[in-house]
Amino acid sequence: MTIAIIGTGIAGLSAAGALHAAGLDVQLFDKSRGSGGRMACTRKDFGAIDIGAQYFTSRDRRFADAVQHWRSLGWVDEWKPSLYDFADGQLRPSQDEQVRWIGTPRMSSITRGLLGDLPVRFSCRITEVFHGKENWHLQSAEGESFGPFSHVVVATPPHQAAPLLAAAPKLASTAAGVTMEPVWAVALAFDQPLDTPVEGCFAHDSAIDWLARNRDKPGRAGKPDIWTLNASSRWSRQHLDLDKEAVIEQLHGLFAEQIGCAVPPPTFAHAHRWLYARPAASHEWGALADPDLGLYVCGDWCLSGRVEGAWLSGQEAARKLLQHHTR
Ligand SMILES: Cc1cc2nc3c(=O)[nH]c(=O)nc-3n(C[C@H](O)[C@H](O)[C@H](O)COP(=O)(O)OP(=O)(O)OC[C@H]3O[C@@H](n4cnc5c(N)ncnc54)[C@H](O)[C@@H]3O)c2cc1C
Ligand SMILES: NC(=O)C1=CC=CN([C@@H]2O[C@H](COP(=O)(O)OP(=O)(O)OC[C@H]3O[C@@H](n4cnc5c(N)ncnc54)[C@H](O)[C@@H]3O)[C@@H](O)[C@H]2O)C1
Repeated sequence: MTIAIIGTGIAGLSAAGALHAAGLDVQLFDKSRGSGGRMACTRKDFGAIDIGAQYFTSRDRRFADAVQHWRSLGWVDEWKPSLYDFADGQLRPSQDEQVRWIGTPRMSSITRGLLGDLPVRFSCRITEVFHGKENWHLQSAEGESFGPFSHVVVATPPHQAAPLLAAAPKLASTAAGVTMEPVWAVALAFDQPLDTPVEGCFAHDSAIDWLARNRDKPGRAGKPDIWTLNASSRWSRQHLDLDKEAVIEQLHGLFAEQIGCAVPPPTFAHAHRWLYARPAASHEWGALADPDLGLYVCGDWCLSGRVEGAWLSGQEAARKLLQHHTR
């Protein structure tokens, strides 16, 4: 019997890969047109821009092993930016020894690689997950029904997970109780490269808490000179309903103050509002489960709001399912 997995972000695909490797059939669903979730890119004529996760670190041995495997497949590469820190109105070099990874040639290369040939339905928003006499069935916003499934893995952000967990009220209320912080992400493109050595910059007590130069990341050389800016969650919350043009204008102005060189008007700009960018706090759930029902939940919010946390959570959901399945 097939296992339904809702969400093709890194958590859902981590679970899917582990279950598939154990010989089980999976069927994935995602409301978006492609995989990646918060590791997604926006595609433009001049190339793809990482509009979600900017890079990731690996601190857990299991994840580090997976990243090395992805590297051998050409899906990721190490990124060694010239790092700066912006604090008290001052821009200062801030190099460190931390190893940072990115997908090549774009962040979504990783989820695309993990998806491989696994069966998936995109542009399919699941609105209902219900248990019939013996099996699970799904209903989509587009009016389609899917099933039967032996198990369901929900791998979405918590507020999208909660309504899908009606069959397990305890899991639903745990998910509903998680606070997620928003982030406005903006990409700015300049025909002439900006005259600065900065390739990545953390900021503290500022409206922009991270900025990075796209063309210095492996696999992304070329014109124009594209920069990605992440507004702090505080600023993003305060400006949640600002229109995109106003967000671009404000963050462009702040970027010009922060980067310490002349910044002309951008030749292209893009803004994306991530309503559920990161959990306000870390948790130690690994993955949530009602094994007797056959319902499992994973995502970064079950551990830490990072790519590594999401991948580990997917592994944990698969482990719990396999443990119960083979009992
Ligand atoms: C702007 C930004 C910058 C970030 N920077 C970093 C960083 O530098 N380093 C780092 O480690 N992490 C970073 N993160 C966090 C990282 O991206 C996430 O922790 C991770 O990608 C979450 O993966 P996930 O699989 O848990 O969830 P998601 O990636 O959100 O995947 C969930 C999927 O479920 C789908 N979905 C939701 N509801 C439904 C439904 N009803 N039916 C069908 N499909 C549904 C969505 O379309 C999505 O594809 C950043 C995030 C953002 C937004
Ligand atoms: N913007 C968003 O929505 C985000 C959601 C979730 C995570 N986000 C950012 O991701 C990175 C990942 O954290 P990490 O894997 O722990 O990476 P890190 O490089 O170790 O950074 C952690 C944190 O430490 C500070 N810092 C690290 N290195 C330096 C340095 N050389 N100089 C100054 N400060 C440094 C900095 O505050 C980093 O944020 C992380 O950035 C999350 O914020 C974004």
